[in-house]
Amino acid sequence: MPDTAVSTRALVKRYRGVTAVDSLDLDVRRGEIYGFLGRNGAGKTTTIRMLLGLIRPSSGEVTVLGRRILPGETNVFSRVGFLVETATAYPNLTVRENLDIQRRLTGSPTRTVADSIALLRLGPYADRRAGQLSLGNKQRLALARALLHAPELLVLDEPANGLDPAGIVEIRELLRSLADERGVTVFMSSHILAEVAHLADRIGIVHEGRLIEESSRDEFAAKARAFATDAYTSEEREQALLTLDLERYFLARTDENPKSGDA
Ligand SMILES: Nc1ncnc2c1ncn2[C@@H]1O[C@H](COP(=O)(O)OP(=O)(O)OP(=O)(O)O)[C@@H](O)[C@H]1O
Repeated sequence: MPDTAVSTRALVKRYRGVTAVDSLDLDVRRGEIYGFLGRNGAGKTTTIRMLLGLIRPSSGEVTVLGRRILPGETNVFSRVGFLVETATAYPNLTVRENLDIQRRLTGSPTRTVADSIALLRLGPYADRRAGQLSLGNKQRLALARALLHAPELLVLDEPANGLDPAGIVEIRELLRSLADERGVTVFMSSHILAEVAHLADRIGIVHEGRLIEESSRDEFAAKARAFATDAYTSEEREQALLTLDLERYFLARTDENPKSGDA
């Protein structure tokens, strides 16, 4: 079994006058969580769409779980779960019905519907229509669909979209346990630094379609700390800590099952 889950070589996507992805060489190792970090318009979604065979590269190669992604390749995608911006549920069907359709499409056992409802804590909403869910619960449903057939690889475009801080922590813990306990590889894009910093084992920074830097999280943290020591005033450092303190306080104040001693 190759130890690379996703690789791209000299991958390019051009739209009229715009090079959205430019000579991209990526290697995502099996079992790791890879954070693909970039500003708006950096080329994250375009890359993800090429990884999933949704759009055709202008040039270059994509390999997913050992298979070259060529037009018409569909087999490998039965081993991949994905969440992309356009992922939509059937709005007039309930959460459970949406998941049941996914189960049938993927030939998964009946119990997987109940399992994924429990995993994503969708129990209270299981009989609600998907179109009536909050943004965060829509995102949970999209993740439940992505995970239903126990994929080896999860490709997630901005998974924290629409989630509140508690939801972000929950998804972070879920992805961590999928990687650690089930060996699932996660490739996720984000423009939220904190999300990637908390979760990814390795981080690649994409800018104007190019991978400008790639390191382990610890290497990034060391570089960032050294940089920040030079560049920030003590007031700015205090502001940054305030954000962390506020997050902790908010999570404690809104916890439905507070531990004793919590505010
Ligand atoms: N279908 C398209 N036609 C023309 N240009 C496009 C198309 N899709 C993307 N682009 C352009 O390619 C570049 C990369 O876009 P992309 O959506 O991949 O970025 P992104 O990193 O996912 O950004 P965001 O965080 O805003 O979603 C942008 O300049 C965008 O305007």
